[in-house]
Amino acid sequence: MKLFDDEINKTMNLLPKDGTVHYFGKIVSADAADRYFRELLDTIEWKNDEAVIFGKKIITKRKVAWYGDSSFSYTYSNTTKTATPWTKTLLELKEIVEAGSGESFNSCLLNLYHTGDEGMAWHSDGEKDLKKDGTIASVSFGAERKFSFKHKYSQEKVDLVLEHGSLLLMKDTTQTYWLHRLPPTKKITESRVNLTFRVIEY
Ligand SMILES: O=C(O)CCC(=O)C(=O)O
Ligand SMILES: [Fe+2]
Repeated sequence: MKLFDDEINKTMNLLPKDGTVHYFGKIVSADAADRYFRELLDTIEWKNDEAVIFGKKIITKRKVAWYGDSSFSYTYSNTTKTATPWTKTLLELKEIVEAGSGESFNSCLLNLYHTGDEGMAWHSDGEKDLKKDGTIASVSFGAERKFSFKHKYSQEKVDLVLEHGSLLLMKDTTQTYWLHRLPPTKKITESRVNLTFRVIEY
């Protein structure tokens, strides 16, 4: 799409090296963002996440859901999950994100953070089922939260704020060289939903 091609050129790379991150800011109107946020809270099959950390099974406070093209399974945090077929709302968002990024996605991981107490620790999304150096498109609704990148070797840091109804793209070698996290914060009491559209190879 021409409009978005111009847009991506105007959006500079936030990383100084070894990867590409574009932050588009708000990509839908405030009304649409409010509607999507409500629809996602109401219609997604939210479940507490199970992860295996140092061989121990833990249950996170944060809720997750995993949607995709067909009911393929995907390994994430050492547990295997099965994707639920797309909902109407998710398909609408997938179309918007595909137009914005010029890429297509076959799955989406959703996270629900009830308050600022919930976050996500430093990690990169390089699990074996993910397409290597595939773009990840991250859409946020609800509370604005800080999001940080840290280079795996030089420790350089880049911070930004993910706004209600915004789009962030993580491209090419970003997952190989950079970690990212959603830091917990006492300052935020409102909930936030994040969607990461991904390409799974199966
Ligand atoms: O909530 C976010 O903004 C990030 C989520 C994330 O990094 C992930 O799901 O891998
Ligand atoms: Fe991630």
